[in-house]
Amino acid sequence: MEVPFVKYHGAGNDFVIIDNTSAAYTLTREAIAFICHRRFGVGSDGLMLIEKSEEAAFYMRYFNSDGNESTMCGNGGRCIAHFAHSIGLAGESISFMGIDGPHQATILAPDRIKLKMKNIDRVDHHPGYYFLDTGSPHHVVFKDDVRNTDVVTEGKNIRYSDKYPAGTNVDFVEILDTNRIFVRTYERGVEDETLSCGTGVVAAAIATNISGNPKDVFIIETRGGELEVSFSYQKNEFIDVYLTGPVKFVFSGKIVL
Ligand SMILES: N[C@H](CCC[C@H](N)C(=O)O)C(=O)O
Repeated sequence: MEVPFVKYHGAGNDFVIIDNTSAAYTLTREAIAFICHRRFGVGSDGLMLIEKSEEAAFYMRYFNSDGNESTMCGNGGRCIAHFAHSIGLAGESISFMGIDGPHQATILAPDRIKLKMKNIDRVDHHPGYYFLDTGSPHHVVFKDDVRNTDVVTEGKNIRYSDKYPAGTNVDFVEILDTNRIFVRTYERGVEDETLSCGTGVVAAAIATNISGNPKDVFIIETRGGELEVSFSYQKNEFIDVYLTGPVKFVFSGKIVL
């Protein structure tokens, strides 16, 4: 079976996207892991299926590169919105459903997308870290020198700790200025550091706000590029949470399964 796909990245977090609105393809976990494999397949951090939705232009189904379906992907949401617009599934404002509810995306420029994320009504502050769910679970640690942090070793230990039976993503955050941070992320389901993580930088920005930097717009430097997170805080809830940044269509192709 030949399956057409497009390859995108959003600030270096890369994805294979397949238009499955016709429900023509049923992909096994093994097939998805093969497609995402950096040597044997196309290679990506994750894979998304565009599926029919009764409630919005489409449904975004997200899989990590281990082949397992997972929770919301912020950078993936920005890329899938760009692709959906390019194939005429939506206009300049794109509404879609994700596993964590409805999302709206806006095309700010041909390669720049702004995505509305879920509201966040709970942030757990523990000694030495924060835990919050921004569409995916995130354990957020502040450090003085993130560039020289062993993200994979430290991230893996936290991700597989008994604290998180379902696992978690782990974000290492260095405050550069009152509204500028540097973030590196170990991603669950990729089981490695990714060059950026959308739900991760949202978690990092909110934790930075709570930890004494009461800004509501943050510029986040990542190894894959610069992202922006903005939000408001009302009645004990972070609302109007937006993730903005670059998207890039890299190539299209067909993979033989
Ligand atoms: N690995 C994450 C999902 C993708 C998150 C990340 N790629 C993003 O941009 O939000 C998890 O399984 O919780």
